[in-house]
Amino acid sequence: MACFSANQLYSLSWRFSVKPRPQNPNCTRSWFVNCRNRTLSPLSNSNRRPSRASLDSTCVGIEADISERASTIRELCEDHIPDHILRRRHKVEEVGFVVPTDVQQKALPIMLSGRDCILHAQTGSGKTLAYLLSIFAVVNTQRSSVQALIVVPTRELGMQITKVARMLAAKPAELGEEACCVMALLDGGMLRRHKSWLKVEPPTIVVATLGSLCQMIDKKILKLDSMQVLVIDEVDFMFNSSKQVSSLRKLLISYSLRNNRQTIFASASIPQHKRFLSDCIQQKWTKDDVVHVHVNPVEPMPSRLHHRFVMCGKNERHQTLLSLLRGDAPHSAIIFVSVQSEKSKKAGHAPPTTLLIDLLKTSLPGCFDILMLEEDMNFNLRAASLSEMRQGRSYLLVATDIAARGVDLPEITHIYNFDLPKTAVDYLHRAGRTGRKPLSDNKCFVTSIITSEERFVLQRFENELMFQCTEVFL
Ligand SMILES: Nc1ncnc2c1ncn2[C@@H]1O[C@H](COP(=O)(O)OP(=O)(O)OP(=O)(O)O)[C@@H](O)[C@H]1O
Repeated sequence: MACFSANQLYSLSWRFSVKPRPQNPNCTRSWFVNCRNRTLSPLSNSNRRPSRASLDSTCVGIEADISERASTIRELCEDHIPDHILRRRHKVEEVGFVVPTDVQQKALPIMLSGRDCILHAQTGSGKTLAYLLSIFAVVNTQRSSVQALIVVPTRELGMQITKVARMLAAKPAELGEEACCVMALLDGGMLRRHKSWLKVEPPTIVVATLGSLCQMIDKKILKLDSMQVLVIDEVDFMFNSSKQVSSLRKLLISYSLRNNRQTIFASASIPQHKRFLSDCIQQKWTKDDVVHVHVNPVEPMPSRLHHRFVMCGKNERHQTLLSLLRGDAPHSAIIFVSVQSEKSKKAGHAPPTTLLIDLLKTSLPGCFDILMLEEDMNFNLRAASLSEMRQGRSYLLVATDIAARGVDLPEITHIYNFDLPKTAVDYLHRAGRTGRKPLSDNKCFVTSIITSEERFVLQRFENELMFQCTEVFL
């Protein structure tokens, strides 16, 4: 049997599947590979706090062994998930989730064994279904208490996840049992209605934004003592938000003991992930044997994305965008625009989103539905925009970065950065709003409109995210 140090394992990215043995609370983070059984197991026991070097070893960035992979999601989950979710012609399969994606393949065995997990995989790779399935493996609909909580950064993402969770939770009438109840507790919602609902009959699963969640907890309307699974989606974004971070830290260390709770973090980007992993353990946000499931570490964005740029003068951006749209004739696209600065607001200028929408409506009449999504819109208008997008017609969505995280619109074929994003991470999430069919090879396009001075910024993103942008000449 071959033995390797954990760091060797990480750097060499061995092609073995991760199948941890039952959890040992005293283990350090050293592992060996059992080649025959293809398992990773702890080498030694110790009560010591894990050292920095040993912490690195939990980053087992191991490639999925395709020859060994389970062929269906049902195979992966069979003994864990209620039958009505997996059985033939029902839920998971009926909606097209038959073959697991790489992240589901790797993470489900770990999460279904009850271990804490950091899901770190490309945009559109199916992280949502992975953590929802592990929630359904744990919750008991006979108990009247909140047993799983999913925390999200925006109302839009919350609504989307609630929809998938409800779809999975619904039981066929003939079973005659209580369906699992999923509540969306999102900023901009009718919190008064939720209060009475929470008092009368606590839901099993809550999907919440932090603002609304904290209100309900502070007023002692929502109790989380029975919480068994806590998911923080877009975790890097949540920790980056100065408004949210203290509530998030409090949530992670209060309300339920971490040893009785499974904690799952998800994102396509976790900058300094080794540091984050170390913080998770040191700050006691997770159990000590948390696993970092890092899929495709050398390719942070889906390979079916084709990255391009067009160089133009400062005042030629609008015309350049119109030429691109006429040439590409996208089915549906998002055009990302910067948020209006306070200075420009004070000067009474129209927001860049509105200016662009006016231009598109006059220059491309009747070609697309033209929609908008930005922070300053009220919640009803935001919801209306999203629901129009889901009607299946061709549309152009002019949006700020509010649409960059988590929003799943599979029909989007093109992304345009009318303004460059501020950081490489923002580029990754904007780009990730296309190419959202995880098992498809269809090419999708991400095009940045830049001035010559901005070329070096884009080059920096290319280096950081390891992709190549080709120049388009119009
Ligand atoms: N096993 C599967 N087979 C086919 N499609 C799937 C499967 N799992 C998920 N999907 C679909 O893939 C799309 C992307 O999934 P999801 O929204 O979970 O991505 P994500 O990994 O959370 O991305 P992001 O990081 O951008 O939030 C969704 O439309 C979802 O329905």
